[in-house]
Amino acid sequence: MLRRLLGFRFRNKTAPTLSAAVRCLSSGSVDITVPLNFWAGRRRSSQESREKENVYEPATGRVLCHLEPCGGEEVDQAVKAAKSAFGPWSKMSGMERARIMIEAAHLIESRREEIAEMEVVNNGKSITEARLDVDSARLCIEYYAGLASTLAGQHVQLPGGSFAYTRREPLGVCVGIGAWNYPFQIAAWKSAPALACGNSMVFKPSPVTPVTAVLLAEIYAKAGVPEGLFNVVQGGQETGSLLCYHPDVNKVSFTGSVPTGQKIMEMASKGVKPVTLELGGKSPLIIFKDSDLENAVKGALMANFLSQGQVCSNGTRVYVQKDVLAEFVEEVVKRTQAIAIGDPLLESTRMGALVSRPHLDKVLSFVEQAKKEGATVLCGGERFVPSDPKLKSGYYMTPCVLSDCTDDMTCVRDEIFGPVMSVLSFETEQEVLQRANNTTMGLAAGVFTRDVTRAHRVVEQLKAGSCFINNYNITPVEVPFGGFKMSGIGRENGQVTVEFYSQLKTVFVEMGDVDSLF
Ligand SMILES: NC(=O)c1ccc[n+]([C@@H]2O[C@H](COP(=O)([O-])OP(=O)(O)OC[C@H]3O[C@@H](n4cnc5c(N)ncnc54)[C@H](O)[C@@H]3O)[C@@H](O)[C@H]2O)c1
Ligand SMILES: C[N+](C)(C)CCCC=O
Repeated sequence: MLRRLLGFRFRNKTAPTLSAAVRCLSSGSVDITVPLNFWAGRRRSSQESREKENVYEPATGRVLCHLEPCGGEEVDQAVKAAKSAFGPWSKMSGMERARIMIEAAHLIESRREEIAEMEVVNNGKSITEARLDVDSARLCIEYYAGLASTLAGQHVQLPGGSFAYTRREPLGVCVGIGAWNYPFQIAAWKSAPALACGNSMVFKPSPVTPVTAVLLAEIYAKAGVPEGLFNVVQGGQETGSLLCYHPDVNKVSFTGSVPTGQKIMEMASKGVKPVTLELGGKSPLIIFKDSDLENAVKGALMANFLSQGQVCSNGTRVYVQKDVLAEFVEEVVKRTQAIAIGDPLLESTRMGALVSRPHLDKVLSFVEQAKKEGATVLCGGERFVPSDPKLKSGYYMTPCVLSDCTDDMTCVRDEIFGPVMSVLSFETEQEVLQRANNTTMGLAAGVFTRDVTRAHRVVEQLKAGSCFINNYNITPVEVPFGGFKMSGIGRENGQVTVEFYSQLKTVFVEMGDVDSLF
């Protein structure tokens, strides 16, 4: 029972009780052997013999499981399952859908530790953060369950007693395509509004982190959704492309890099399908000399080092007003060096492993390039090998603070997507606003100041979709999240997201005779 529930086996082959399993689940102790696809209500093994891809455990560098990318036949089966589930689900009332979604939220809460641990094993982030990600996923489902019964149109009285009304209707089969940095959260952030609006979904996780989205599929099924309402197909760009082109797919919601987002938009355009694009960022964090420096330093850490720095909205360009630069740098380096790096399953860890060896090497190469271009490494930026032998092949690095940075440096222009903070100085508000906005990206931005009028004046002029005043990377599901410019299209979370998962039908009702011109 436990093994089925948890979806994996233990290397010592015994399946202890749940509590013991939770206790004995440690890095390097898990092999995942269950199928990772899920459609028409249950896990599915791949029917097409395709080359299996290794999926790694970032904490140890060992193979965690194997992934078989889904081909056309399997994608078609999953879309067909979603299409058949759409019928009954879309005919339910919002309250009926809400009841089932609330049950799913309860099940997530009851399996919080298990889901969080599997997220850690597959993504490498600390258990402390993984629990918060699972909470955000649950809250998102609760939030949209609450909105499900509020989806309504409007009545418009017209001359002569005639009138019109609008109906807010679902889109049909929605596709979700996820990135590897928040696997379970992204699956929830996409499926919750989709299902609340009466749609069904086929979700494709990143092939780097295929494990936890299937747990969400199991939970939705157990909560009582119609068979096939939420499906998971595994694979990479080929599987993703098959989903985008599929004639029975009505919408694509994508989270990932800008180049891939552009391809998604192009593919969806063939079927004139609406897209949501949650893309990359290179966000500014502005610290004025009148800010509470203690909070500004903590804000800079929150803006750069969550999830090993692998966060789209990170404020990685930290602009500090000249008068407080030395004090800020001294304190931020001290706190960065104190971040506990190591086994992500340990309660004391605050920085786990980056998601893959190639990604670790890419981030380290950004630090080398920064040095070549004249930046100073104040701390970190090196490969880290924990003392525990089972972690020696894991993908760890020390969090890095760069100073003496200039706006033209690669580390300041390009998204690094790792624990690398670039510190820059500025003198005036006008200067820093021009520099902060001087990017093709526009996902997020932050400002620290005690001057409330300056805070709102600056935020008004920042070209970014998610802005923070005197904090950073706080994203309650009650408010929208998404980007300006090349950082994306549409929003996730908040009431507005209903617009991206539904469509309005206008009905005109003639109460008199046709007044024909002919
Ligand atoms: N804005 C946000 O909310 C947000 C959140 C997380 C990550 N991101 C961004 O994602 C990037 C890192 O994630 P990643 O490396 O997984 O991004 P990626 O673009 O490489 O992959 C994202 C997803 O797209 C799929 N994919 C790749 N090529 C495809 C194609 N041609 N057709 C269909 N699907 C395709 C991948 O399999 C994966 O599931 C960073 O740029 C980061 O900023 C943005
Ligand atoms: C929840 N965060 C921290 C805003 C991350 C959202 C997804 C971007 O990587």
